[in-house]
Amino acid sequence: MLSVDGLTKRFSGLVAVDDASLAAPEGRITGLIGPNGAGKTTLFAMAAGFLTPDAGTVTFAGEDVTAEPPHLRARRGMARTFQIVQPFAGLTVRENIAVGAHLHHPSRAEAMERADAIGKRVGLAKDLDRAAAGLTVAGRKRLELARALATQPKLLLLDEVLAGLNPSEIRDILPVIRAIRDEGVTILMIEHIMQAVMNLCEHVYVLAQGKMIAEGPPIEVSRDPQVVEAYLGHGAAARMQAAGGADA
Ligand SMILES: Nc1ncnc2c1ncn2[C@@H]1O[C@H](COP(=O)(O)OP(=O)(O)OP(=O)(O)O)[C@@H](O)[C@H]1O
Repeated sequence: MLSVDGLTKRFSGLVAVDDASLAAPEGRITGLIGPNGAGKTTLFAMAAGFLTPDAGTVTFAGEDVTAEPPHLRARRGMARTFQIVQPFAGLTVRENIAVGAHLHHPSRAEAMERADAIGKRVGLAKDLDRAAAGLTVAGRKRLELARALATQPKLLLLDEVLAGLNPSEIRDILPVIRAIRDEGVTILMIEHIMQAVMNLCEHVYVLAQGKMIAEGPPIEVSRDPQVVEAYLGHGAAARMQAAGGADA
């Protein structure tokens, strides 16, 4: 569904992403992990068209979209969530979701109807008439998912949707993400919570200092000495091993 090949992005002297390639196959949940500052968000921004790469290509559904702006990629069926969730504060939850639905449903009534259906899908049925600003962190994460889903994506780029949630909130949202995949949406997710990566992803890529250093099933990647090395000092290697031993 998505492949990025040889992507490079420099910010003045710093090479944030260095000749990185990955593929997110149709109907799968693919993970992108790596220590803080590895370049994950920069890679996502290039995939979605918010940043122009210095080198490399982005291919979506068989078409080279490297030079296309984000709104045209959205029309093709690419949606992303953002690390910092910023709902339109003056609007209700339903209206917030409807903003995404307007991409394919120009009529307000249709967009609102669609927003209702998607709100229910992500577990926000009871909150649809509430002010979005009053949602809890977990509610905002669901809203972020709903707003992206409202654009009827073929590919969903999730940037740390689980960050800031407690373990029981994470447990509750994992089936929502799986259900989205089961309905045919391809997912590429940046995630720091290793338990979730182990649970959700069939395949993960590991970025460290801008370079793709490993890829494979999460359990294998977590045992890769290069990956453990990249995470040393971040405490994540131990967490990955622990998560690998847990019940999926
Ligand atoms: N607009 C920018 N201008 C200059 N440097 C930037 C810019 N955006 C990112 N960087 C730098 O590029 C590197 C990669 O950042 P990026 O946010 O992509 O990493 P990340 O893997 O997403 O990190 P995190 O897990 O902390 O979100 C970092 O060193 C960061 O400081």
